[in-house]
Amino acid sequence: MTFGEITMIVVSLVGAIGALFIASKAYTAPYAFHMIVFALAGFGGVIATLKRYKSRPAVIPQEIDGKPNYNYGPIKFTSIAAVFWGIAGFLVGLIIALELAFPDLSMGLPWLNFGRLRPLHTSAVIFAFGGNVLLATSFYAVQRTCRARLAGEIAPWFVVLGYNLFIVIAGTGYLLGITQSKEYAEPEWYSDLWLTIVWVGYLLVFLATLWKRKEPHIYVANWFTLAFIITIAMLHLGNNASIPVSIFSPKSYIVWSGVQDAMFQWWYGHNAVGFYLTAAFLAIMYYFVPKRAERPVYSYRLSIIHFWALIFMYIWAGPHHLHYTALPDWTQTLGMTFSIMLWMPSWGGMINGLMTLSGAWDKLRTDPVLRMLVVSVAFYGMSTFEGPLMSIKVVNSLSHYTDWTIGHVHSGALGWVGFVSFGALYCLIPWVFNRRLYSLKLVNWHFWIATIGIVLYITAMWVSGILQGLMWRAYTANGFLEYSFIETVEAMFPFYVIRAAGGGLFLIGALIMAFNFYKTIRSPEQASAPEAALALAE
Ligand code: HEM
Ligand code: HEM
Ligand SMILES: [Cu+2]
Repeated sequence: MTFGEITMIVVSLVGAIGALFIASKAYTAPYAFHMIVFALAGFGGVIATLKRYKSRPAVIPQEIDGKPNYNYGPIKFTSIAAVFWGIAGFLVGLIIALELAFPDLSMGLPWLNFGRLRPLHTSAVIFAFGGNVLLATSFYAVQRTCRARLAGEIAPWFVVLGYNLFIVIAGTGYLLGITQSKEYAEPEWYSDLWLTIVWVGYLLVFLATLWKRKEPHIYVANWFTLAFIITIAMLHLGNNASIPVSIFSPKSYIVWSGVQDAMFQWWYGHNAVGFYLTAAFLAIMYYFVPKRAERPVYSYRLSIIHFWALIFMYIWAGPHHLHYTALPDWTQTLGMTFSIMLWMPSWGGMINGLMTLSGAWDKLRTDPVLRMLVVSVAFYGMSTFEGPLMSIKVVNSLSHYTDWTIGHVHSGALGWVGFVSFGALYCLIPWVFNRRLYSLKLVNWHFWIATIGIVLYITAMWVSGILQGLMWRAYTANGFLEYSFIETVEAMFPFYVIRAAGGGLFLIGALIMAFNFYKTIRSPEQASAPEAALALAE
């Protein structure tokens, strides 16, 4: 047995027994349930490791015929998990969109309550869908650009399965009412601890693979991924610094208080956007756009400037979430200033992505996957223009608390994160399963249906957001508020229906994609080499 296998078995066993002990003394039933899930996962880990030990070859070669023996198993798992969680997350998004238009939809059931389903949606799309896409693409790109097999045999599986266990614990927790009420950091202390362990594993696997590299240069996509892993670790520890009431209780209290807590929260929240939804997905752009277009990155020098400028500036911009609050005025102005400056590196990156197509623009006509990737970069440019605009204090005084923010979020989330992920998956799944993509026609359908969905979503939110903001601040000649709150809610109704229709189209697109992948993976036809899958698809 290898060191990794022995460690995995011992740690899983000890963890499982510990979790059972806590479950037996847990203060609440949902917490006991979670501990039982942990225990089952631990026993499952022991069994899976033993099974693998019995069936694996004595030594797993690092190279075959002088070529790296790439490890695609964890990538296959996470790319399928991404499709699954994506559909689940979009579906919950659609349900809460409908609940905002038709509030009776929750039927008085606590677990269908908007307040519980909303964090389920945000976590499912960001952490479950986005996270699995990032694990899959980063593990693929790091191996290919380093020309080395992923470091460790058990470790990468621990990372991908452990991460998905975290998702299950977090998601079921929301439905059962467990939350520490910090947006995008809702899971309680014990899930946070588990994620910390998994995340350190991710960092170690990534670093060790870089260490093993045969290629002298570290390609820029890996820089973005590394910045993402390290910064998320830092944010996670800072914003989850909480003290549990007891080891037998899911409840904890955060160590920060008052406005410091708010600042920590939005330092976290903003940089989750900056490093999770941006830097990490930029790593996808820098690997998959050149690959798909078969062109080198437009300017490698610009990509390095893009990297340093982006990571230096993002980290200061959090206060734009706290305009006109108890946060000191100078801090708000600082956050606003850095947000405006952020426009430049963001557009530098967008230009670099788009211009990579110079000389290959004709491919946009024939390859809908490339079109999806390029449109995602255009949406990236759009939302990073809108963001700096909204960070200006006077603009924010209108936009804050309104649907304009929701529109901004989803132009980034659906247009940029969604499309760049779909584009990457359309490349990646045929490559790692060694199959030809079943149908490019269906990709085209996915592209157009989802694009119309996004346009409906964000235009509805722009109109309703600005209407909402203007109605809230409208005064009569006598200085009274012109509209009661309920009148502003009523005015939103048509826009909420349009938004739900847009979300429905986006979901249909994703279902088409899932069908396409199902047919791709099930087809007996093999592409002769991973690269051939790309050539054939064109
Ligand atoms: C079918 C697609 C989707 C639909 C119908 C949808 C719908 C919604 C709805 C109704 C809300 C709550 C808005 C409110 O409280 O007023 C929301 C919030 C949110 N969604 Fe989505 N969503 C979808 C896809 C996505 C995707 C793909 C992502 C990210 C990758 C995402 C990220 C978020 C975030 C971050 C929020 C919280 C925004 C905030 O607090 O300002 N959504 N979504
Ligand atoms: C230069 C880049 C960007 C800047 C300066 C920026 C700025 C802003 C501002 C000012 C807000 C509104 C805060 C408020 O009034 O509450 C906001 C909200 C938000 N933005 Fe951006 N944005 C940028 C890019 C993006 C991108 C690319 C995404 C998604 C991929 C994104 C996701 C979000 C989310 C999820 C929120 C809502 C947070 C919440 O209240 O829950 N942003 N952003
Ligand atoms: Cu922000």
